[in-house]
Amino acid sequence: MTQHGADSEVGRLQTVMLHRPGPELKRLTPRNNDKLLFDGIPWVARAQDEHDAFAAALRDRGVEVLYLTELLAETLESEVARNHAITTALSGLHLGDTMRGYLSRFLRDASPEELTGYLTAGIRNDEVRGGFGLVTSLFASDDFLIDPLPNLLFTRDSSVWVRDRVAVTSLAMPARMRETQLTELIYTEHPRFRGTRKIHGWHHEHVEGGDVLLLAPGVIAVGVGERTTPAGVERLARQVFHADLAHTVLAVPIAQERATMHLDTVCTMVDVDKIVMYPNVAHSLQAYAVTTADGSAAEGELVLHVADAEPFLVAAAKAMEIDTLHQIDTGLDPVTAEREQWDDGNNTLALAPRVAVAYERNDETNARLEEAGIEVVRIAGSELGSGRGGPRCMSCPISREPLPAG
Ligand SMILES: NC(=[NH2+])NCCC[C@H](N)C(=O)O
Repeated sequence: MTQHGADSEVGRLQTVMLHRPGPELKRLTPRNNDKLLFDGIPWVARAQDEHDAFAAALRDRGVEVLYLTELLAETLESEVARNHAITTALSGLHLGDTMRGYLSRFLRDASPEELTGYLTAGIRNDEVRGGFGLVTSLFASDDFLIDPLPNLLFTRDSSVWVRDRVAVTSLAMPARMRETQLTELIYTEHPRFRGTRKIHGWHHEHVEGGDVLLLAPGVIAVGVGERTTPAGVERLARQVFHADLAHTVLAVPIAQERATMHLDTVCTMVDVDKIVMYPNVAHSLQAYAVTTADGSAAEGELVLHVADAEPFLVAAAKAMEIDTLHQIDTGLDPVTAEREQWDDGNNTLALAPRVAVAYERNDETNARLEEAGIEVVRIAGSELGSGRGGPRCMSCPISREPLPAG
């Protein structure tokens, strides 16, 4: 087993998991895009080109790029993994025994690559050649028997590494819940990851990776809003304290709306002590510091201490034991700020301290980042962005170099 893990947002990025958009995006129509959490119908070939350029920019900087579907297909070489994947994918109560039986036989005959395709792009009612019965008769021809997963593109959300453990998350929106069955399978059964210790899991309270920011070794900020619940943060805090992965968890309330669905849509770290933040919330963002006096108690028995809310930057600097967490003040007028926030201007992916990948379209935010001494690696995102996610959302760091001490 290779050693993996990350203890910050900015340590030099070594290995990342991406998902190259594929046939699952071709499932989007004007009738289902809202439910599937896309704001438009992307031009798939162009989205792939943009994504390839993103991956190339990472490789140019020495980052090893792993693709989720390749890992999944390799995982599905194992009989145990196949059976598990098929059973969980067919567990939905909408199927009925006739269709479930048919699909289960059909999927068992598929190659690992084909099965990967079915698990990610789904299966539509008009695509099956058997299992006919009440379900096939009463479902519309374009209803899905297995739902497509267009949001796999946002690998950030379905798992997050905290030091040497991986947290399989629990996604809140029905359209995304199945994604974590796949990440769990990869981390459990893929030879590269076998033996990795896991925390959390899709059967637990909701926590999404886009809400989890590793501010510094031992300090984790977790957004609480449309996706991650207060109980989700509590569960995560218990686990990271118990496993000695962190000493402070900052619970950060964010507005429960689409524009700010995750904490990383509002702010991301670009240096060990610098954060780029949506100016319209900068003055109001608060944090509740959660700590425990005795990490050795059983997970469920840990007594958590929840401090009073403080301004986010103040609470963060205290926990990080630095004088100031500098907010890169983009100084934008509220309307420009709102437009660039919507287009994921604050959603940057740090490749190392002071080097960050950002969407090229956010001219103003990028200019301010550069004035603050950050090297901005610009990528195109006209099609990728229609799913409402930027470079950070589209990447799951699997290994980052630890930060030098002190
Ligand atoms: N970490 C993030 N900000 N991820 C963005 C996810 C976007 C995706 N369409 C969703 O609504 O879930």
